[in-house]
Amino acid sequence: MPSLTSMAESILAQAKKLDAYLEAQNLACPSFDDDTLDQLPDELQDERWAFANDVNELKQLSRGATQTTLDCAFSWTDALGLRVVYHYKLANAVPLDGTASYAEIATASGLKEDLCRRFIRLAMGSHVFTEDLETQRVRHTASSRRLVTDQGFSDAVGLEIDELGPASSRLIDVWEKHQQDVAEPDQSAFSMFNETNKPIFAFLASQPERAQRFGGAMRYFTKGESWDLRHILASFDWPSIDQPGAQVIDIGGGNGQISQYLARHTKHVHYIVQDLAHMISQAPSQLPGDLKDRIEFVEHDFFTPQTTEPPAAFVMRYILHNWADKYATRILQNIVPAMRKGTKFLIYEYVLPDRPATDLAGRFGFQMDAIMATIFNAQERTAAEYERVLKGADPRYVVESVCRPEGSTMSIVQVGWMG
Ligand SMILES: C[S@@+](CC[C@H](N)C(=O)[O-])C[C@H]1O[C@@H](n2cnc3c(N)ncnc32)[C@H](O)[C@@H]1O
Repeated sequence: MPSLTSMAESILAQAKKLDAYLEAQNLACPSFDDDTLDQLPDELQDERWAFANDVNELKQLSRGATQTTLDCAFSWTDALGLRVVYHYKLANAVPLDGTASYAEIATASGLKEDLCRRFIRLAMGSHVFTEDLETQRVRHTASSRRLVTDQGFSDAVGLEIDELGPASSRLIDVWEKHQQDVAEPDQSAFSMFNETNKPIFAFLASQPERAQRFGGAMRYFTKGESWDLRHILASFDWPSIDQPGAQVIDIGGGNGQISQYLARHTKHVHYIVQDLAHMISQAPSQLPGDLKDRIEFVEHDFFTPQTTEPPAAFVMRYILHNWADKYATRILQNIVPAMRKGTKFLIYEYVLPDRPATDLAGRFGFQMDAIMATIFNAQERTAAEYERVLKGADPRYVVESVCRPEGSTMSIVQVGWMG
């Protein structure tokens, strides 16, 4: 480990570079009121995250092992402060550019004044709101203001703090109940917490507001460069299959987002989007007119065998990580009847690194894995785990490559067939 001084010097050099950009652009120094680092151009955002990682590492070293571990143990209290703010919409009770007293916030939100004061002050420890020293009136910070002005951000915070975090409190109970061997989506921690025997999406179907928040949060989390669909173009040689008569089957393709994007970037391929009846009945009406002759929606349950002719390629995005190995194996086995030598099978997923991560970005995969465990009894997988589950489903599956294009969060596992 380098010395504290050399770590601090490296952080200083990074800080100078970021400051220089802000100064050149006449942007204010970052503060809890004004998050100017968000305005850095893409090429400087990587520097910013490297800076944040190094600062975080130095913070943990300076806190020491005991206090850093206790910080983690106490983090539920920070989450609770934010949850109270989110749940009672306390951010909406403070004017965007003014102040409010705790009594005014109580009247507007319906949460008793002393609870407002205690839990807003708890949240202030994470710079969610600030308090004027003299008047003790509450003022927004960049964070609390964004809860009001950015619905996607609010949905993302709400999903984690008011839905998934609380549901995760039952994960160990689920493991203990099923001897740590449970694959059923309707026996998840989410289902146990919500006292339902339905899997998450069936349960949310009867709770439109929560379902809408889930959708809003997913859109928020998958915004930005690293999620751009152009990465799917970079990770496979699409021109090699773009021939007249070629078909691509998009398994569990939902509203056909991937197929629509691919149709716009290929000339000849015909896309078949397979999904369950409720999706297939509404998706075609949302299809742009000029794609109607390129994309077809067909009802197909991926737990039943494919009955189609072998296509040029199968595509499957965000499906396998929703299922434990037992079910992922069945999904993969049901594709076998339509696999032939030369058929490509492209699995588009987050691929977990095969090593632990302490950097802030690298931890994302393990956080996703915890979410998959909580809501589906499922998991994220490493490249080796994708290979294992594919080979377990049928030894004729061959993993040809696992590619994460530069700048992409997601990877493509390219699978062939040894027929
Ligand atoms: C996370 S979404 C992914 C949608 C799409 N692949 C995409 O990337 O935009 C999962 C999809 O799987 C579909 N699905 C769930 N169970 C299915 C089944 N048994 N057969 C076919 N599709 C299913 C859902 O309706 C949903 O559209």
